[in-house]
This record gives sequence, C-alpha cells and structure tokens, in this order.
Amino acid sequence: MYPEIALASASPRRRELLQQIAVPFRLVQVDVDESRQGEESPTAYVSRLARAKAQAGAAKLQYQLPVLGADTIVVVDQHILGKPVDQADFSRMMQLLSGRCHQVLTAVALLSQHNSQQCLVSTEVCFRVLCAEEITRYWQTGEPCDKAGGYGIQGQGGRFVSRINGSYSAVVGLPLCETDLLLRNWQEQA
Ligand SMILES: Cc1cn([C@H]2C[C@H](O)[C@@H](COP(=O)(O)OP(=O)(O)OP(=O)(O)O)O2)c(=O)[nH]c1=O
Repeated sequence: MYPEIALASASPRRRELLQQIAVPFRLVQVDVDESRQGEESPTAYVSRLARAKAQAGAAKLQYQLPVLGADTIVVVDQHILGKPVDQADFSRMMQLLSGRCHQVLTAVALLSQHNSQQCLVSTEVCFRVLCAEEITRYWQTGEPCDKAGGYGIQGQGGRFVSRINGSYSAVVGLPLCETDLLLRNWQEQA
C-alpha cells in the first residue's frame, strides 16, 4: 500500500508508530544540529528540524528512497521545551507544565530529490497540578531524559495528563493520520 521509505530517526517510538500503520521502511542514522536559530518561532523551528533530518538522511542515502524526518517539541507561553539537559532543567519544565495546558508540536517531512512534503500537527495536552515529591520521583524513573518537555504520555508521565485535545500519536512523536495522508499523497504524485 505505501511506498518503501527510509526513516531518519533514532527514536524507538517513531519506529513503532510507523510499524503500527504497516509502512515498509529502513532506518538511516543522521546527526542534525538541533540548536535554535535566533528568534525563530516554535513552528518554524520544529518544521526546520524535521526537514533537516529528512535532508540529512536523503543525502546519506544518495536519494535512493524517500526519507521521512520528524521533530517534536513542547511549547508553553512561547517557551520551547526540548529534552531536559539535567534534573534541574527537568524540574523547571515540570513546574512550567504543572496545573495547566501546553502545546505539543510535531512536524513531519518527507523528501526525495524531486519532491518534498511536510505537515505540522499541534496538540493540546493538560497536566494536573504536580507536587515536588512526584516530580523528583518521576525523574528517578529515567523516563524523562529523552523526551521533549521531559515527559512521556505513553509511559508513567501519562498519570499527569488530565486531558488531551488532538493527536495522541503526534505527542508520542509521529502523527499517524497525517503521516498516512502524506504518504498516500506522495504515492499519487509519483
Ligand atoms: C511529549 C512527548 C515526547 N516524546 C518524545 C518523542 C520524540 O522521540 C522526543 C522528542 O525528541 P525529537 O528530537 O523530536 O526526537 P528524537 O531525538 O527522540 O528522535 P530523532 O532521532 O527522530 O530526532 O520526545 C514522547 O515519547 N512522549 C511524549 O509524551
């Protein structure tokens, strides 16, 4: 049903999500500088990173396959939260997220030599109020360190989430509905 693609990602979640909708893929390892450029907006930043991952993968594979790249960030009051660098950074993030709603932005880019498509999905996630003790305990599980915003909705972090409005799979790292559409559009144009 889908074209064979390469996934430019080291994220086990993105791998599992693509498998969930039966997309045939191989992996390509890329190393992309994730620093923000000046006053770049959150949407510009996350979209650029998804594109940069796909571009790096396509160059590495010499454009033999379409390459999919994705990026996820958490945004609260225009602050961009990536992965926490240490426990203090993580605690700061949890205090920002406690007792309120934030946006999770996931961008997906699909790229070949002659075609490029991308989409951006924004999901609202609401947290109940968190206390200092559970924030410390959550850090000790090891789960937060490789997740944007310092939490995994699909893991123990799910206990903090009171409500979500939008795409659950986008929060975990790859929006299934929009990725399916991207791939089907791609196939129609090929
Ligand atoms: C908010 C949230 C994020 N995440 C993950 C999704 C992404 O893997 C990660 C955000 O970092 P990213 O830089 O988007 O991705 P990554 O470094 O894990 O993988 P890649 O090689 O594709 O760049 O946070 C969850 O797993 N659950 C959540 O609830």
